[in-house]
Amino acid sequence: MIRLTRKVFVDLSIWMIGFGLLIGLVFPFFTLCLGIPSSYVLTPVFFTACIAAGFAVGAMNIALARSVVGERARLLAERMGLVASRLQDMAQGNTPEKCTPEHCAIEVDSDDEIGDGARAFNQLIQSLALSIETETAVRTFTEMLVSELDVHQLTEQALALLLQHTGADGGAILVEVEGGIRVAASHGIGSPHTLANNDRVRHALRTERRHRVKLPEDLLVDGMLAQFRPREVLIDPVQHKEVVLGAVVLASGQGFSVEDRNRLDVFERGLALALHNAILYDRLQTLAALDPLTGTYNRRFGVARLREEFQRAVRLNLPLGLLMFDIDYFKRINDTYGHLAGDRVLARVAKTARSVLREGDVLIRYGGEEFIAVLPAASRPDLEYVGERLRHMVDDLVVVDGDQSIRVTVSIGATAYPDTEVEDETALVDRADKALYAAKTGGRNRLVIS
Ligand SMILES: Nc1nc2c(ncn2[C@@H]2O[C@H](COP(=O)(O)OP(=O)(O)OP(=O)(O)O)[C@@H](O)[C@H]2O)c(=O)[nH]1
Repeated sequence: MIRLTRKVFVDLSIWMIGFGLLIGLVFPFFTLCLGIPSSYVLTPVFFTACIAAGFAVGAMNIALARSVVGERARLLAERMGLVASRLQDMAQGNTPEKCTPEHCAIEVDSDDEIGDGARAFNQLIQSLALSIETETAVRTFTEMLVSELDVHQLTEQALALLLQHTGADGGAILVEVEGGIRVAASHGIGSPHTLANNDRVRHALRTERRHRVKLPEDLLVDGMLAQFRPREVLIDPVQHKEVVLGAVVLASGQGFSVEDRNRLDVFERGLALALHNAILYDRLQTLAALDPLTGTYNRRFGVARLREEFQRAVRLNLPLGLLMFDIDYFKRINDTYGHLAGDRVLARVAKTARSVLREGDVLIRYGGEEFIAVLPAASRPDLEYVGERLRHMVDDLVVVDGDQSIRVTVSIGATAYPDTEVEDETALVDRADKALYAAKTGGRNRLVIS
């Protein structure tokens, strides 16, 4: 370590006072050269006076140096102390108070060594402010990433933070889904959906490398008053363990600084892992909710969805239709064609039912060969139409298994809230079950609405 400060003012005092005493000592001889008689000069009184004057000048110099240099050194020390205490705060995990150049810097008004020292200190403050800002941003970003498992929420929040900390004016996060790419979050980009088919985005994804575009012609950013062409766009593939999960697109009217790009690199590493986890979680959730053979909701998740829909219908005072259907004589199908053929029939019947239902309807495998379709906003006439259509379509269905052609029919029991006054969804299912029983006992391949 360099020894910079050891006894600075003590050394200075020794040198200044010593030099003053020396001058005081040689001054009488100097006056001899000027022609002053030695009887005046070479006397103890004159010597004493000169040495005293030399001492006084040395002492005054040291006092002046202390007040001029010492004062500035004290100011520097004070500012350093302030920075140190804020760093300590940070180390203890407290939110650091601002130590921006306005708060902690020193005014530089000279070009000497003190000025150089102050300038260097200010640069230090600037670097420190930048690294504190980055550290805070990374911390906020990481906290958000670890607490969010929903792909939509995650990408929305990640994009907001990316925009905030990279100075971008607009951007989007794209995610790969089943071989395609879709916009999961976007902000401030004109027509974000076009990004999914944008050649540059595809290029970045294919080459798995950052793509920088200056003044792109095919991208506009929403400004305060009008859309404008950004000066620079960054397209970064988001990768986890060499698998591309999607891309981050950021557009800036000013262009991105080196710090912005470095910060983006740090953020994207965290984002890749979090996105990977969220996608896995999403798949697990889907797997846990779906029946593997038919792709419909399994009973557990299906009933929960039915409960939600029932509560919504009550709250919004809307009808809710329920179709419960069951394959007729399914045991015979298994016995005649085998269990695998039976499975195939089940899957085809479920597929047929899905084709009859609208988006937003919920199809549940309720038991072995028994299904429930929940139809939000459907009343009795709708149930009659959909139920009959389903019955006819299954009746027309031919399932080919090797050289066998298998045909089946379904019996359907239906009911609708609020025509059927029930307290809860369980009572609604009960009513549909009774109607299904009536359809079975009434000869099968029929619809009974209760
Ligand atoms: N292949 C196959 N069969 C199943 C599955 N789940 C249940 N089953 C069969 O479905 C059949 C249901 O038979 P039953 O409840 O007697 O009713 P059914 O023969 O359809 O007669 P009805 O309902 O009265 O018309 C049973 O033989 C079950 O083994 C499945 O996942 N795959």
